[in-house]
Amino acid sequence: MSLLPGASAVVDTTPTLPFTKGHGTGNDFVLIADPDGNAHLEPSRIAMLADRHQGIGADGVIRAVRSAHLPEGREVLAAAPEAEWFMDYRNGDGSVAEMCGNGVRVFVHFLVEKELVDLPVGSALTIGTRAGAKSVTRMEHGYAIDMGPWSLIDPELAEDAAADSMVRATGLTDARPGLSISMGNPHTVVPLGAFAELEALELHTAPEVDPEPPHGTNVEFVAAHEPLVKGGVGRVRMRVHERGVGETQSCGTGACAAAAAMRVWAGPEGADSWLVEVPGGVLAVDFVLASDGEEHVVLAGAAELVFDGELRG
Ligand SMILES: N[C@@H](CCC[C@H](N)C(=O)O)C(=O)O
Repeated sequence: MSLLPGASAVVDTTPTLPFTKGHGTGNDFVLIADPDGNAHLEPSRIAMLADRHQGIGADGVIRAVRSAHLPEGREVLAAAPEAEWFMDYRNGDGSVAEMCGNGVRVFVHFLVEKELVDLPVGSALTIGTRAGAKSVTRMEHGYAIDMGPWSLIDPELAEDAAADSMVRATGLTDARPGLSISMGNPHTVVPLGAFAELEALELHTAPEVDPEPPHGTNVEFVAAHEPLVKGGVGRVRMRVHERGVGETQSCGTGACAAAAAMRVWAGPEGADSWLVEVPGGVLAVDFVLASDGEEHVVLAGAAELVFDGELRG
């Protein structure tokens, strides 16, 4: 580089933040390694990172931090001392969410690829999340997470477990019944009669849920492929409007909630294994009897890292 006479070289001292961009079935994340918990990620900074025009662009931001370095992580360590790493997940608007099913797979893949953990195919890693410790198994193609049990958010309101709220969304001519389910984070699942109804939905604005769960909710609209058979694999198509984000191409906890709701509505004939088709791909959801005697939800799907970068400023 040639300099004008008298000009001196300017040293660029702008601080940079290394990041990785990744996604799970199109639900995309900015991942930041912060092993010792030194990064300052205020909500406004998170929102800037997630901004698709002025930042990197993502549905959420995930900080990989050792559990010992944040209070929620230390709580997890008390029950699961092996959970060295904590997934500190934030929605794109900067809000904190308890859990992110797609995020967990991408987070563990990030730990593997950055050599922060050693996880051969077929083995499992326990990580910390705000919804407790989760065991994640590395598969040949992707990861399977033991998400633990699901629950109705308001069993009294759900009465016969069919519905607990009415949901309005642009593109639907009338309000539809919804069932609210917790996967650690809140979801309201709304069954539709046909794929055409699913396609007609406009999810630029948040659906109105009445009554809404106390901490807001993610809303999943679902349409089933075919009659459900016990012992067979149920197939359902889903679109989602995420709390703190907007419409996303996929939601892992949403897929689990959708399968749980479909199973409730199907009664004893409901399948134990589900394929949930989302705009960004397909997720597998299984209901298994775990060693603690409870039914657990297992979520499996792909995890991809797309590129590394450095953010200036
Ligand atoms: N996309 C995630 C869920 C992320 C959190 C959600 N928006 C919330 O606020 O609860 C997933 O894959 O589960």
